[in-house]
Amino acid sequence: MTSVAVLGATGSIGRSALDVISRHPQRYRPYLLSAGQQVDKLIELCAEHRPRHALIADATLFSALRAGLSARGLSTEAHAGPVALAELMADPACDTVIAAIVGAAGMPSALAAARAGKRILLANKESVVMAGDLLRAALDEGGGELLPVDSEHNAIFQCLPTGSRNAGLRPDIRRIVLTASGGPFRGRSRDSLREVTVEQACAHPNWSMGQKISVDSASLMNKGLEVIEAHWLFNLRAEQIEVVVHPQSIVHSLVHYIDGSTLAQLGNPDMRTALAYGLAWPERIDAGVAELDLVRLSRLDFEAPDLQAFPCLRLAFEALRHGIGGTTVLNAANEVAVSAFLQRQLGFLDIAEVIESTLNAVSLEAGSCVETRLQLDQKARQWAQADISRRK
Ligand SMILES: NC(=O)C1=CN([C@@H]2O[C@H](COP(=O)(O)OP(=O)(O)OC[C@H]3O[C@@H](n4cnc5c(N)ncnc54)[C@H](OP(=O)(O)O)[C@@H]3O)[C@@H](O)[C@H]2O)C=CC1
Ligand SMILES: CC(=O)[C@@H](O)[C@H](O)COP(=O)(O)O
Ligand SMILES: [Mn+2]
Repeated sequence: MTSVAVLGATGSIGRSALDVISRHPQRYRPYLLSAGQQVDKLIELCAEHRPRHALIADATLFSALRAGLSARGLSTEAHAGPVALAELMADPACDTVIAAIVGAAGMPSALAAARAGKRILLANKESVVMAGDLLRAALDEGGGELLPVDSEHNAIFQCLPTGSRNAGLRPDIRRIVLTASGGPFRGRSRDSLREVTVEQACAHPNWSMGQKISVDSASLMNKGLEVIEAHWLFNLRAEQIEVVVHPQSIVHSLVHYIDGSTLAQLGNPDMRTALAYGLAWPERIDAGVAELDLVRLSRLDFEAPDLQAFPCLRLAFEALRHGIGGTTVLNAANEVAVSAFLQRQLGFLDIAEVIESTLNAVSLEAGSCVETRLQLDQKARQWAQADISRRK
């Protein structure tokens, strides 16, 4: 029996993960469910899935969590805050960690799980973008194993020789292609995006996801973050990573080999496939996802991304060339700008402008420990926030 911690259980990935886990009660048991602030939703999930532990990140909600679990007659133990989370990550009773907290907030727990030698199913791409080097070191230190859950990286992993993670160092691989849906604004000019609303930006054509990643998809920053994620997960240089727009989101990504073969992974756009793959690897289990109906699909389209209309993708490639300091600043500025957009304090086009001004203003010196990385993250957030205030 594999004991699974679902970090970010109340989110979109959390929901898909719990669906797959509950399809295989003989194989997987929920060890921990965690949430940021939605304490009532967390209690509901605990009543349904009966984990050993529940954790709320916001420590002011600890009493509400404990009282809610007890009122339901549940034996689930209540916890709160980052220290408790790091301790639970180190518990030998936990085998697998699904890292699905959104944003930089997911970085400490991903590192703790890696140091503790767990199998990590990584959805939280922001932690790789700001700490890919630290995550690699933590995996080496703890003997942990990382399985990519982001659909494109999961596809690349499936197209590589079994268990291979160093695609960039293999002489038989030319490069990889990450597919992008193009988001809800595909085909539009930059100027036409000036007045788009939060609702329009969050209406992804193919995937049902949390608000932050939905806005990232709309700006193509999601693909930029994924380019950086691929760099760290597969040891690839920027020149070895291509982005192609594929509006149907059926081909999840591809690997070009030197003999002219291109391997791709296809499937309906449903994150349960990648989560089931990560949970069971190297075996496969039912994910509840329907088989592709190729005749009904009938066609698959591909086009080049429009970097004029969507400069965030260009900014991500530039940040990657500056190294981990550049990508840490890019990520922090993007999180602040997207949050301001979601609060209707910033226009959609301003997101890229805030990121570019932050990259130009903040020194990109990252250091090589968690503390200096968090300091740089904070510095970038402060600059981005001040820039947003100046624009109001
Ligand atoms: N959704 C998808 O299909 C995909 C998502 N991803 C990545 O997975 C991650 C999660 O995405 P998604 O599920 O869509 O996001 P959601 O917004 O749906 O869920 C986010 C989860 O993180 C929790 N959370 C938020 N802030 C904090 C915090 N400060 N501390 C601890 N927990 C927190 C939330 O808790 P609460 O509900 O209490 O706020 C919630 O459980 C992101 O990094 C995203 O880029 C990658 C590929 C696909
Ligand atoms: C499901 C998933 O992995 C998302 O990251 C998805 O790729 C978003 O779609 P875009 O291709 O529009 O960014
Ligand atoms: Mn993705």
